Amino acid sequence: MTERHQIRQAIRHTRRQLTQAEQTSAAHQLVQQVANTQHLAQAKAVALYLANDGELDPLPLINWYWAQGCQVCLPVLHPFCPGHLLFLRFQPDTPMQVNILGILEPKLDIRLIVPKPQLDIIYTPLVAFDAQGNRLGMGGGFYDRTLSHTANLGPQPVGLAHDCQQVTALPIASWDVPLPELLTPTQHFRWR
Ligand SMILES: Nc1nc2c(c(=O)[nH]1)N(C=O)[C@@H](CNc1ccc(C(=O)N[C@@H](CCC(=O)O)C(=O)O)cc1)CN2
Ligand SMILES: Nc1ncnc2c1ncn2[C@@H]1O[C@H](COP(=O)(O)OP(=O)(O)OP(=O)(O)O)[C@@H](O)[C@H]1O
Repeated sequence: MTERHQIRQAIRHTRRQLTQAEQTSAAHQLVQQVANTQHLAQAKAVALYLANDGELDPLPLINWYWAQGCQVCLPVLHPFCPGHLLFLRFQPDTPMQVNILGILEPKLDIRLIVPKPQLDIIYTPLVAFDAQGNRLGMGGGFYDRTLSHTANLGPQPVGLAHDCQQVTALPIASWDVPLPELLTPTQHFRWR
């Protein structure tokens, strides 16, 4: 069993132990963090995600962005490019389906695809992060591929995580894309 696998299992277990009250409070703290951070609050188009497996729940943040008139997108598994994501416009009435990984996503409709360069921010889910901004995800490499072309141009990645997802140091793989910025309910990290 690799170290990455062990960290993934341990942190996934820890975040699933958070109570509903803790999750709700964390989700609302996240909205306050974004509302108080000018470059995040002013975004015109953002990608978020729907919480799975004890993740920090972005739903209150999605509602807040909608109220600001910001376009919100969600990741959709690419139908014929395995390991890749598309970002689709998400609105309250968007038809949804459960994907093969068990996560709710917008039903694929090419009219709703938002090209990555049109996004200001890609809020990025993760399993663990360290003090240098390295991230470990669920293991599909989806966000590593999505973020591999964003250095210096295009959308700004911002990691989202509970405080309990921080580890001292992650083992790094060659394809890992370190995050420039990350929000927890109580902290705002900016590394680069
Ligand atoms: N909320 C959310 N959406 C996301 C991601 C994420 O991390 N969080 N992803 C970030 O990359 C992509 C999906 N990545 C995933 C990779 C692996 C597993 C996984 O192993 N899930 C199950 C098994 C699922 C099944 O076969 O039924 C598991 O819990 O073991 C799930 C999602 C796109 N959407
Ligand atoms: N930019 C890339 N190009 C091609 N393959 C990649 C790329 N990034 C990751 N991979 C492959 O994806 C697989 C999973 O990578 P990894 O375990 O780092 O995913 P993760 O960061 O945990 O997951 P995710 O990014 O989906 O949250 C690895 O086998 C890796 O070879």
